[in-house]
Amino acid sequence: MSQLELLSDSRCFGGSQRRYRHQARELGCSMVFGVFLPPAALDGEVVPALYWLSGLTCTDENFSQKAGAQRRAAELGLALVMPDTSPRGAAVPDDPEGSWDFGHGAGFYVDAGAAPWASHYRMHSYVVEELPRCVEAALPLNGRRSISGHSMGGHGALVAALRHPGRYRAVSAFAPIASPSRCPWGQKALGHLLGPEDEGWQQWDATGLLAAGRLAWGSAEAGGAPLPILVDQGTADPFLDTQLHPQALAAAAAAAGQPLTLRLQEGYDHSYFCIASFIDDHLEHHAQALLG
Ligand SMILES: N[C@@H](CCC(=O)N[C@@H](CS)C(=O)NCC(=O)O)C(=O)O
Repeated sequence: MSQLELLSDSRCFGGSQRRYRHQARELGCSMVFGVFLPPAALDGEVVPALYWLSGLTCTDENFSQKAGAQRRAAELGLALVMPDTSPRGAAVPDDPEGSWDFGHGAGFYVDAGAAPWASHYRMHSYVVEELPRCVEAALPLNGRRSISGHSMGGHGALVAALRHPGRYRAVSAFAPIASPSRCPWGQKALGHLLGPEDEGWQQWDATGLLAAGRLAWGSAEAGGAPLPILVDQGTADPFLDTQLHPQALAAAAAAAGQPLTLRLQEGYDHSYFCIASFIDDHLEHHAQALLG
């Protein structure tokens, strides 16, 4: 178990907004992540945690600084865990073209199988297994988890819930890359991380997983039914038609019997202004399952 090094701790809505650094075994580098602990966790209670996965170009700080999630999370008694978006450091290979849509800041939350990426780019196992193990051992968390995210992080959250039945009590996404195998961002990233397109890509594609009959199952303790998925998508998002494909996700969910609510938010774009506008609905969606 790696040690957590506390980098900062700021009082926020009666709770505590922190940054930690630790050595991530899955990624072979040191990683910084954010945690918000609600007041209840500072008063001796153990609380559930919502894991938030950010999008392309983000660090652990975009969500903590721009979404405004802490106020409602404090009231509900939810912790927020906010990892970075890729492995980092001079030893970690980056996009050979030096662009922002792959590599550092854009790890795509998969476990890479192809050289030279495979030894560091294991963000899926990091987010699903190593990070929860570390934070739940060190902080007042009760092991109840849910997952959400934005864009690349929305893809990561959906895939995590679909691939790990029983691990999460709720799942949601903002403007997810809902079918990476059919969009330029995803094709570039999966091509590097997994190799040429084949069956394997569909294991990392939320729409492909649903089409193969994989549902986002809840925990046996919580009744074991498929989790209702909440998706918000702005209609003025410049990436909607080329990169995101939420309708394909909704169609695959309907065909598979996976409950999914796709809310098209008129006039909203791809930014954190959209996330800030609807984050309270997502926090309540998660709290209902985590606290019930
Ligand atoms: N090149 C733009 C486009 C990438 C983009 O829109 N990233 C989204 C996620 S896919 C984001 O969250 N950007 C950071 C922010 O808005 O704080 C950027 O650098 O932000």
